[in-house]
Amino acid sequence: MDLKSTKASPILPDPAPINESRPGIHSSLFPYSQSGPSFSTSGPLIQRKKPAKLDDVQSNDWLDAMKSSSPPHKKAIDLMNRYPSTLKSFETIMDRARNRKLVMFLDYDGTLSPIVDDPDLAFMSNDMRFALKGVAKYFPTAIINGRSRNKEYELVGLKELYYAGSHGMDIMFLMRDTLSKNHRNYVKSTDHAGKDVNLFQPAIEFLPMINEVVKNLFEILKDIKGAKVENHKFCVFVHYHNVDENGWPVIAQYVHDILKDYPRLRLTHRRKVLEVRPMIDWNKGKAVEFLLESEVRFSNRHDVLPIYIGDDKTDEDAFKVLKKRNCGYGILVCNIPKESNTVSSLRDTAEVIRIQG
Ligand SMILES: O=P(O)(O)OC[C@H]1O[C@H](O[C@H]2O[C@H](CO)[C@@H](O)[C@H](O)[C@H]2O)[C@H](O)[C@@H](O)[C@@H]1O
Repeated sequence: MDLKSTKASPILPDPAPINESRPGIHSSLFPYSQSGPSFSTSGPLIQRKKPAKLDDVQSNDWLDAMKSSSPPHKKAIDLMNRYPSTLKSFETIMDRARNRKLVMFLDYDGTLSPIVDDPDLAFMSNDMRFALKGVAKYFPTAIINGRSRNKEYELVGLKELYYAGSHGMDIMFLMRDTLSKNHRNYVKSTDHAGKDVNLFQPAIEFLPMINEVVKNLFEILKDIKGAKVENHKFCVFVHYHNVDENGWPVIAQYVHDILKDYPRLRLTHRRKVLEVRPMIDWNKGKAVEFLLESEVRFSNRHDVLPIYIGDDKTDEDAFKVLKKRNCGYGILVCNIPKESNTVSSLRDTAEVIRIQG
C-alpha cells in the first residue's frame, strides 16, 4: 500500500440530504447511504418506551433483512467443485512459499473458533492455540476480526501475534517512527507484554459517538430477553440469536430509533446480529494492506506471500485485496456454497488446525 494513502483520512465526506424515496426509515441505515444532519456528539435523548407502532421497520426492509440474514442452519453440502479443498493444494502453496516471506492473516469467529449462539462462549481449542503458536514462531501472524482488539487478545492469548480489532479499525503494530509522526489516527501505546507499539485507529473520531450508541443500546434493550449488546470499541453488535422471533420487530425498531440520530453510522445485517459501525472507507482488506506495508514493507517486495483465512462476508474485502494484487492465497472456511473471492476452502476449524500443523 502506498504509505501516503494511509495519511489521507479514510473518513467519508459528510452525507448528503435524506433520501426521500425511502419513507419511514432513515437512509443512513443503508450501507454507505447518504443522509441528513451533521456529526452529533451530544447524542439523542433515549426514552425507554415500547415502540408504539413498528411502522418504520415493517414498512421497510429491516425485518426481511433480519430474516434473510438469519436462515436456519443449512445441511453441509459438498463444496469441492466450487472451492476445492486447500488441504489438496497445500503442497503447491508450500512450494510457492519456499524462499518467500509468508505472512499469515486469520479471522477469529468461524475460523479459529466454531460459530456458537452465545458469542461469550466462542472459545478456540488448545489444539488451535498450539497450532497458531507454531505458525507465529516462523511467520508474522495477525488476527483480524470484528471484535475489539482487547477481546481478541483475551480469547487468543498469544503475545507473539498482531491484533487488528473492530474489523481492522484498531490495528496494533510495531513502532515505525516514519509512520507514526503527527497523525491523528496514530496512537502510541504498549502491548500486553508492556512493549511500545503503535495503534492505527482510522475511526478514532467516532469513538464518542459509538460510546453514546452503546450506552443507549444497553439501556433500551436491557429488558428484552435474550438480546445482547456487544461493545467492540469501534463497532457495536446487537445479537438476537436467543430472542424469540416475535421480539425481532421490537429490537429492530429500537435500534432504528437510536440510529436515526446518527447519520454517520451504518448498519449491516449479519446472521442474527445487527452491526453498527462508522461510515468510513476502511475494512479488513485495508487492514491487510496496512499491516503488509507497515510490517514487511510489502510494496517494494515480490517475495512476500500473504495467506488470509476467514469465513465471513467481511473477510471478502481481504480476499479481494489479495486477488487484485494477484498475490498470496485467500482461503474460505465454509461448508455451504456461497460466493467468494477465494479459490480454495477449508470446511471447519478442524481443517484450519490441520493446515497450520
Ligand atoms: O470478524 P467476523 O468474522 O466478521 O466476526 C465478528 C463477529 O464475531 C462474533 O459473531 C460471530 O460469532 C459469534 C460466536 O460464534 C456468533 O454468535 C455470531 O453469529 C457471529 O456473527 C461476535 O459476537 C461479533 O460481535 C463480531 O462482530
